[in-house]
Amino acid sequence: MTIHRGLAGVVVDTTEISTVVQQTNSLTYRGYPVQELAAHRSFEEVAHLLWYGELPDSGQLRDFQARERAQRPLDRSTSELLARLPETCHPMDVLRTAVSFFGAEDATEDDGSPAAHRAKSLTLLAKLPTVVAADQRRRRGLDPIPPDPELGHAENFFHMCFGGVPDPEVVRCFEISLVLYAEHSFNASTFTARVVTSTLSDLYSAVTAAIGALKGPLHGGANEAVMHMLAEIGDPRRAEEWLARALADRRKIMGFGHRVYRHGDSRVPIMQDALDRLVARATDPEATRLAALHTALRHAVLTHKGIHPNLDYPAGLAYHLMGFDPPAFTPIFVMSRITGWTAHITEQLAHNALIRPLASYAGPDQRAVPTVAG
Ligand SMILES: CC(=O)SCCNC(=O)CCNC(=O)[C@H](O)C(C)(C)COP(=O)(O)OP(=O)(O)OC[C@H]1O[C@@H](n2cnc3c(N)ncnc32)[C@H](O)[C@@H]1OP(=O)(O)O
Ligand SMILES: O=C([O-])CC(=O)C(=O)O
Repeated sequence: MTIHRGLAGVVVDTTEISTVVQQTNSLTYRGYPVQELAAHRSFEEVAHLLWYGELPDSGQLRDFQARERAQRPLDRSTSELLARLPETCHPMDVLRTAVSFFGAEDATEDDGSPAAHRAKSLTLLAKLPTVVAADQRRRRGLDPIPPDPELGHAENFFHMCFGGVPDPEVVRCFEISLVLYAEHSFNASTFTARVVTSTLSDLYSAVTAAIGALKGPLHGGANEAVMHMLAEIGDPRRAEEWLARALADRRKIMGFGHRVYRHGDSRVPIMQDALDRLVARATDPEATRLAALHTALRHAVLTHKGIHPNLDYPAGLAYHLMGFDPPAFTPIFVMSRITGWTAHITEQLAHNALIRPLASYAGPDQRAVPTVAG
């Protein structure tokens, strides 16, 4: 029996949603290169593509946007629940709890059809940013700002976080990050969602579990961890020395390495370009210092360990420069990946097979239970 720890290299099913080809460093969503989608399409159009298999025409996009904008507000019971959660819990715990609560509250029939799933998916796409923004404000001691139905998805998120919409170039960089984070085949959180779905459980349970899987620093949690690591290093001149010690201590360098890509993550050049534009327009010298440190560490890791950055590396610093707090970085990833997860939930149900692998037993040989003395 061959053991594949971590399921490395194991092909468990087919998918029509996206493909990651490590040999050519390419990533396509429904056949379209992600580079082209990031350059020319909005996040809402990409969500439609992932869910329906095609980009929307203008009428479909208008309808999609109208439904998304209408569902952004949170009801009173959700706001009250979120206000009661301790501020010591991580924002990913808040998001996980919110999705679980949405599931408990949703009394609409779930007949397992793609139409029912797409309606629930759109509700989550619309409401998750409202939760993330309200939670970031609460931690800063500020009241929530209601969503503005006149604004697009990305603009509205800035409005709810900061009470204003920044320069269009900043909004565009943010939207690019959402497009890049939207989908990545059978990654750990998507696979988690597919495992839960394979038992014929409901969509909210699958998404709640996926959020838990994304939270870990070996997966989505790395974008937040990148900022903590840069803060620990502090100075670009310390990057080499810090790295040598971290590698000697067998630490994982956050934002580097990937299970599938061995020669660099296909999404990094696009996100790095967006990050460079953010750095170029920043007036704060702190931004230049952080960018120099970011570059110094990237060169050091490549030179001394031969490992390339993954998407979390440029995205982490980009979110910092946009003004978001590091604990909100992985929740922003969720706001995007909700599209990929739910596309996979629908696909899993369409050709369902219970996911249940085998294990090679390595415990004690069979033995008799001792009789209880006395
Ligand atoms: C959006 C995303 O989820 S992208 C991933 C985000 N996660 C991170 O950035 C966390 C840091 N990276 C890692 O921990 C890993 O690269 C992973 C988990 C992403 C992928 O790991 P795997 O495919 O399991 O590879 P594995 O961990 O076995 O690494 C292979 C070798 O490269 C080393 N390596 C890989 N990534 C790193 C890293 N970031 N820092 C230091 N060493 C690394 C490993 O130590 C191992 O070396 P060894 O053979 O000498 O022991
Ligand atoms: O594919 C993976 O293993 C992790 C990743 O990059 C993602 O989920 O975007």
